[in-house]
Amino acid sequence: MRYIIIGAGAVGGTIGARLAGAGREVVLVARGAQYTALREDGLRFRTPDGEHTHRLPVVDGPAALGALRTDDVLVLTVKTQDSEAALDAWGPAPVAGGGSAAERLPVVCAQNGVESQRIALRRFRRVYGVCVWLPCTFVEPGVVSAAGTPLTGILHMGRYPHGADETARRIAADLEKARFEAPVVPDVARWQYAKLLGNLANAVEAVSGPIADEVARGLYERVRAEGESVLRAAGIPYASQAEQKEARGDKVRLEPLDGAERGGGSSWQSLTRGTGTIEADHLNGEIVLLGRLHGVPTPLNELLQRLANTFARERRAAGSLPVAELIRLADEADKMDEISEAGEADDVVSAAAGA
Ligand SMILES: CC(C)(CO)C(=O)C(=O)O
Repeated sequence: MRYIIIGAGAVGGTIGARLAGAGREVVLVARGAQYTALREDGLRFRTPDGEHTHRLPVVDGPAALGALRTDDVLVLTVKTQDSEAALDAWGPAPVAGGGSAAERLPVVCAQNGVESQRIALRRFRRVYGVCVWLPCTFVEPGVVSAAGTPLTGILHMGRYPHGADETARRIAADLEKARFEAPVVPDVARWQYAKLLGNLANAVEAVSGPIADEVARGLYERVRAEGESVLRAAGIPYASQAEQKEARGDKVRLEPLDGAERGGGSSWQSLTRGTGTIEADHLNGEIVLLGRLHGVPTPLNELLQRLANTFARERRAAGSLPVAELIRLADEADKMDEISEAGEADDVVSAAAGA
């Protein structure tokens, strides 16, 4: 199989480098400064064992490859807000022997949340999900670091939303050779919703910095509890924290990497790079959407969604709202929602998001 990694950033670069290191055929897809750096200097991949440079084919879209091969696997690792454009570009690409990528090739969404899988299911016949637990960082164009050792990360995978087939098993076998643990699960959506609850912390990190103490952790627990009530009301199953903990064990140990320490998760990194967009609409925003559909108030997730978006749009520094101030705003939004259904919580959230 040839792996076409659509979005060679932190996650895509790490998966691509590890698969290439295990002798698998890999094509990287990138844009802008990342495309130029990867083509000129290769992918510089930093790990606790040192830096390795992988010189791999790099393209900016399907036209550069001509007809795709029948053994191609599209691995989608862009941020969720970029999934639609990426799949619109790759879905119609012709495959040798006839038909399009959307009809004939598997697409593997190795991303946070569940929205990319839905976007993919509208276009592709065969969609797979990966629950990505992979501590990695986009350091600068052409340079990606992954701190996990001896395993790089844990990638539960399966047909989305459920099903374990031969393609999933073959991809997982390649990932296992590439220093990941990649269990094929019959219910990958259940794992991805569990991960979504964890990723509700991404906006807290983006706005007020990595969660470093009990006070910040307490706020995250409230945000998570809101998310759990919504999933329960929507009848959506998710793996428990105990199950997740057991699956991870201490298999992925984190060791600091010189000069490339991981400040925060992916949303924190998006703000730090000043990309102007953030994944919050598909993480906290997924909870807000489901809350509205199922009649569950979600003032805390709405506050975080809107604050994170404001920070991204206005290119505010990651972590610049003190956590005490974020908690004050959360308390206010929470209280307003309890005492009024007439939009006072909305006013608090709007005022706070503009703060
Ligand atoms: C769990 C973690 C932190 C890394 O895989 C993540 O999902 C993110 O940074 O978005």
